Amino acid sequence: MRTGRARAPAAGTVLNALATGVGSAFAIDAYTTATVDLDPTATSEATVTGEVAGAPDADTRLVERCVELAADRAGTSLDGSAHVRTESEIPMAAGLKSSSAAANATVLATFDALGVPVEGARDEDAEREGGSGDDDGGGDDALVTRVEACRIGVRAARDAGVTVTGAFDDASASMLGALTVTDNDEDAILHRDYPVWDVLVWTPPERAYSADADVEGCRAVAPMADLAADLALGGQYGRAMTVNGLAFCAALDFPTDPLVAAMSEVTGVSLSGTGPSFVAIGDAAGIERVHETWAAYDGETWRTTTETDGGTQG
Ligand SMILES: Nc1ncnc2c1ncn2[C@@H]1O[C@H](COP(=O)(O)OP(=O)(O)OP(=O)(O)O)[C@@H](O)[C@H]1O
Ligand SMILES: O=C(O)C1=C[C@@H](O)[C@@H](O)[C@H](O)C1
Repeated sequence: MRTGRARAPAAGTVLNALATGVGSAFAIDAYTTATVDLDPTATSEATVTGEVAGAPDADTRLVERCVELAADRAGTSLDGSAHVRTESEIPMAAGLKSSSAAANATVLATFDALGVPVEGARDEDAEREGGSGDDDGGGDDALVTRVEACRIGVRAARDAGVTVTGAFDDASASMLGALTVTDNDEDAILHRDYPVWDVLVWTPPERAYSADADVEGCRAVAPMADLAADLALGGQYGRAMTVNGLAFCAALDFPTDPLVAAMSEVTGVSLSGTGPSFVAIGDAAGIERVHETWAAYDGETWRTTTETDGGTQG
C-alpha cells in the first residue's frame, strides 16, 4: 500500500467568471486535506473509490476523477484499487471553493503516493505559465508544476460536472496561494498578487451548487464584470470585489444588505462564488465592526486571513 497526503486552501471571490470567463479569487486560511491509498495488487478491474469525512452521501466523482487523471499524468496504470478520503474545514457548495480545494488536495496527494514531487515556487509557476494556456509543463514531461497539477483538477471538475467555466480562477488561487486573475476559457493566469488582508466570512445555512447557477442571469451583468476585471487587473481588488458583489447579488438573487452594511467599513465585500457565502476584506478594526453586524445573521460568521502558500504535499 502506498499512501499520499496533501492539503489545499479554500478561497474567496474577487470576480465571478460566470459572466465573461474572466475571474479572480484569493486563498484563505481554511483547508481541505486528502489522503490517497494506492493498493497495487492487481484486480480484474481497477477501482477508484472516494469518501468525504462527515458526509457519507457526498458526491465523490470529482476526487475519484482527480486520482485517475493524476495517475495517468504520472504514467501509472491503476491496476489495483485506489481510495481517496477528504477531510475539510470548508463547507461544501457554500461559495468558498470547496471543490477546487478538494481537487487540488487530491491531485497533490495522488502524486505524493506515487512519489512524484510537484515542482515550482509560486512565482516561478506564475512566470512560466503566465498567459499561456498551452504550455503545460515548461516543456519537460518529467516535471509536474503546480499550475499543471491545478489544471488536472480543473479537468476533473469539468468531467465531474461540478463547474460552469472550469473555475481555474478558484483552482489557481487555492493551488498557488494568494490572489490570481484568470481567463477560464484558456485556463491562463492573467495577473498574480500577494495582498495581506483580514477576512470575514458569512456562510448562511443554505447551499448553492455552482453547476446549478443561473448562467444567463450572470451573463446579463457582463458590463459590470468587465469593470470589475479592469479594477482587479489594475490592483484595485477591493473595489473590484464590491462591484462584483453588487452585480452578482442582483444576477443570482442574493440580498445586498450584507454588502451595504459592510462597504463603508472594509476594503471590499462580495458574494463569494455562486453564493451563499459573503466575504469581506480589510483591516482588523473594520473587519471587526462588520463582524458585529454579520454575527446577527443566520448561519456561521467567522474571521480568517489571506493565505499565500497554496497547496502542499505531505
Ligand atoms: N471535501 C470534498 N471532498 C470531495 N468532493 C468535494 C469536497 N468539497 C466539494 N466537493 C465536490 O464539489 C461539489 C460542490 O461543488 P460546488 O462548486 O457547488 O461547491 P463549491 O466549490 O463549494 O462552490 P463555489 O464554486 O461556489 O465556491 C460537491 O458536490 C462534490 O462533488
Ligand atoms: O463553476 C465555475 O465556473 C465558477 C464558480 C464560482 O466559484 C465562480 O466564482 C468562479 O468564477 C467560476
